[in-house]
Amino acid sequence: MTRLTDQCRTCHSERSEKSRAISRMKTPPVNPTGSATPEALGAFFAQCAAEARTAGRPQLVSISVVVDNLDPLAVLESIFEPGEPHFYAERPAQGFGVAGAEVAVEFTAQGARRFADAKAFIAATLANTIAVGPLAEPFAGPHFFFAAGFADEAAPGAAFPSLRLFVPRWQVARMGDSTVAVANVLVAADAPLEMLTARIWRAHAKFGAFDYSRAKQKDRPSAPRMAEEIGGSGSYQRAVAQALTEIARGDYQKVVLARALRYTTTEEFHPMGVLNHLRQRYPDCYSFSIANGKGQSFIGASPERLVRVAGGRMHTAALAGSAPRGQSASEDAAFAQGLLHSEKDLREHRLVLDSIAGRLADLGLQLEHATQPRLLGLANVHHLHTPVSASLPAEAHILDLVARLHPTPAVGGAPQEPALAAMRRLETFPRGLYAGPQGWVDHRGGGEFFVGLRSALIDGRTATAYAGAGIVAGSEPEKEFAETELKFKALLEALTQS
Ligand SMILES: C=C(O[C@@H]1C=C(C(=O)O)C=C[C@H]1O)C(=O)O
Repeated sequence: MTRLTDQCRTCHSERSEKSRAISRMKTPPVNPTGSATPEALGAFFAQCAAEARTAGRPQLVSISVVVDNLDPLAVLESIFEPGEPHFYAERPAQGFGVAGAEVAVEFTAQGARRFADAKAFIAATLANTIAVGPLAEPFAGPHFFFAAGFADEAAPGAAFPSLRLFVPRWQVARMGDSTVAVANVLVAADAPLEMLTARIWRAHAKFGAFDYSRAKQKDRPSAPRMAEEIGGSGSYQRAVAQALTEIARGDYQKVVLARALRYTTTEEFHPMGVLNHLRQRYPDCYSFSIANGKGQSFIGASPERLVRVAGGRMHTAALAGSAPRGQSASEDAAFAQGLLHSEKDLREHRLVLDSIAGRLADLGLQLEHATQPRLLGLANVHHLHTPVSASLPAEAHILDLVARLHPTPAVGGAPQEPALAAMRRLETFPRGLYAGPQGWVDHRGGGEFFVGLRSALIDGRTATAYAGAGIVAGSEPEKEFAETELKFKALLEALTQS
């Protein structure tokens, strides 16, 4: 192996303008796991430590390998440690799943510039990253996993800060037929090289031939359980009625109001069993678990993409307007038809679509979308859905889009300022990660964020579940309450063996 620093210089000078714009990682053309000896890996780490000395700061070393088919959720279940942060997301209908745990690098931010601060942190980290392996494969290279609150300040005592991101020590992801395992490690000038080499070598062997039999499977808790409405029973209908008065007065057009229910059981909730249930029942949704490493996990199955950036394109969507699923085919079709022609739901949906277009207007993108929403049919509910996509300029970064789009009126309201003020006044609990942007950023400035809906915060024997509905002129408090009940029912079925 030639000297890493020489290789870095070579590969930097050979890079095309385009790749220079999107990635500033050091990508030496070596794969220490490809030649598959601990000695080669040890020599590689020694060169990384030398690079840390030259750069005057530790280097994030990211080693990716293509492995045999692995199930990211099963891997997470096998390695699950309540004391370690993790991020898991899977969308079976789109063919991907990713799980990562333990912290190589992390960052927290709050305030109006939280996404801009995260972008700057990622750029600084990538400038001091050495990545090896098949970086063109999906989910290869370092990924930055986010947990972001709805609000840009977290409430005192919240389980998560307003924004937290981390690069996991290990990550396994499946996309279609390809599975990639990534090990990330921070290497300082004085890193204990032998220990590092042994650890990564063991991980390499483990992910190459994974043994699922050591998983400590946990059953989902059963009844008895208690459900407590935060804010007291009847508080939601009163809040909706008040919002309708304010809408009639012309204070704002739409506000999304949510409820929180706290379930208590005699046995502990365990995210893994819940997630297996969610991913099977909601293959079109993002099933997810985000653990804070202090025993609390935010889990759910969200139907809503905030934004995805890949291959020079961005994909977002308007999702608003809901109806129940029917018991029979004809009842179901009647609900679907009613939704597609509901003036109130179409208006509610249009507000979201117009707002997405307005927030992206000054970027000069050519947005592509259908003129009429289509139906998104989930196991428990129908939604109106309009996918939106556009080509992006090469320097576009997903976090710029996240900062502009969040919160869309699908989870906030319109116009934004008076609607968010009403939401804060009328809701009876801090939202935490509920309805916040959750997802990841890759080393090219791409990635994917979904909205943390149909979710619950699991904490020992309690789970606080969240569900909301959009309120516009013509909404009826009892119907909106019924819509949130449908959303809660889906979660409760996943959380417990009910
Ligand atoms: C607010 C939620 O969902 C949002 C509200 C919808 C509606 O009011 O029709 C539909 C989809 C979501 O954008 C939630 O699930 O908690």
